[in-house]
Amino acid sequence: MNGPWVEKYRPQKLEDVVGQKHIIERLEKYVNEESMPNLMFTGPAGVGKTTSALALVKSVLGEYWRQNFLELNASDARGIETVRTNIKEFCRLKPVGTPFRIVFLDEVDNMTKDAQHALRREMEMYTKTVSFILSCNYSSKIIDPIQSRTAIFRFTPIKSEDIVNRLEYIAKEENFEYELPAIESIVYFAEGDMRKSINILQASASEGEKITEDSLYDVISKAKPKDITDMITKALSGDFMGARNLLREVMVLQGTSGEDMVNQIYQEISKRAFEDKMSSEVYIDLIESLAQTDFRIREGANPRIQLEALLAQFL
Ligand SMILES: Nc1ncnc2c1ncn2[C@@H]1O[C@H](COP(=O)(O)OP(=O)(O)OP(=O)(O)O)[C@@H](O)[C@H]1O
Repeated sequence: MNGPWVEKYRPQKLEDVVGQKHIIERLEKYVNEESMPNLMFTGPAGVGKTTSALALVKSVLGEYWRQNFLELNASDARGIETVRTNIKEFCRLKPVGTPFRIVFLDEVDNMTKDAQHALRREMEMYTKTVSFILSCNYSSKIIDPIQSRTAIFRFTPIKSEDIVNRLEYIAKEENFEYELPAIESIVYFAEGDMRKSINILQASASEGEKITEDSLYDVISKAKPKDITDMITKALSGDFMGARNLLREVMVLQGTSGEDMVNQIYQEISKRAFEDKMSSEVYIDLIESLAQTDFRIREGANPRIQLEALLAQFL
């Protein structure tokens, strides 16, 4: 299966990044102008922040990108020492064959405040010769002086149809047949995260010749959305035993965890409320009960007992 598909299918050029259209257009301007300010990419996991940064670096720095590029990712130390040593040493050197060098720092929101202040000093000291691209999930965790020195790009979850198209493309490239409902279920679980979608696709493909709903559920241990829908419908219509049996089946036979059940129940009732199939009074009651169940399960209570008690409150 030759390595992880997430790497094999990581777009190399800005124009190939899926979604994030407005961001890509703005980044392409930097390539045309051959200059760029310090940038900050924020947004959820797996939506193209690192991918866009790498594609941008290659386009802006051209053939000399390797000599002029430093990438530090989550596995590297995140303290002030990293800034004082690795980053400082890199910044001191003159650009080779390009007007400036680029530092890409992933998960900046996990850096200590001290390290962020040290980073800010480096950014100020080398404004002419080094540009920084900082990536994080939450920009609110970044100190103000850094935020005000960067152009901020807010990446969004990838649209379902864009993920479906990408997964279909990958399945075809890899010569795997697939059932469309299986692809749609992957998209449902991945919630806009392209990395997660591709990883689930690859794991399901390892189960056989064809990517089916069964091969998918074998690898992800999640409940089929239809089972959750049926369970909630039964509970709301007063069929407690029917709902409870379905709950047991899903948790015992498919091995779905309590936390996953809570998330999937949340998705289902939110969907009903959003589609006006549930009054806001009922929704508020259910959400309160679900929040308590969620908390108790996280605190270590028995998930099956908690979820049965939750279903009893749906009646
Ligand atoms: N917009 C996208 N278009 C095409 N592929 C994508 C996109 N976003 C993510 N991917 C796929 O997911 C993989 C991981 O994406 P990437 O490293 O860019 O995520 P990220 O947004 O930087 O996430 P994190 O916050 O976890 O670092 C890529 O190698 C690629 O295969």
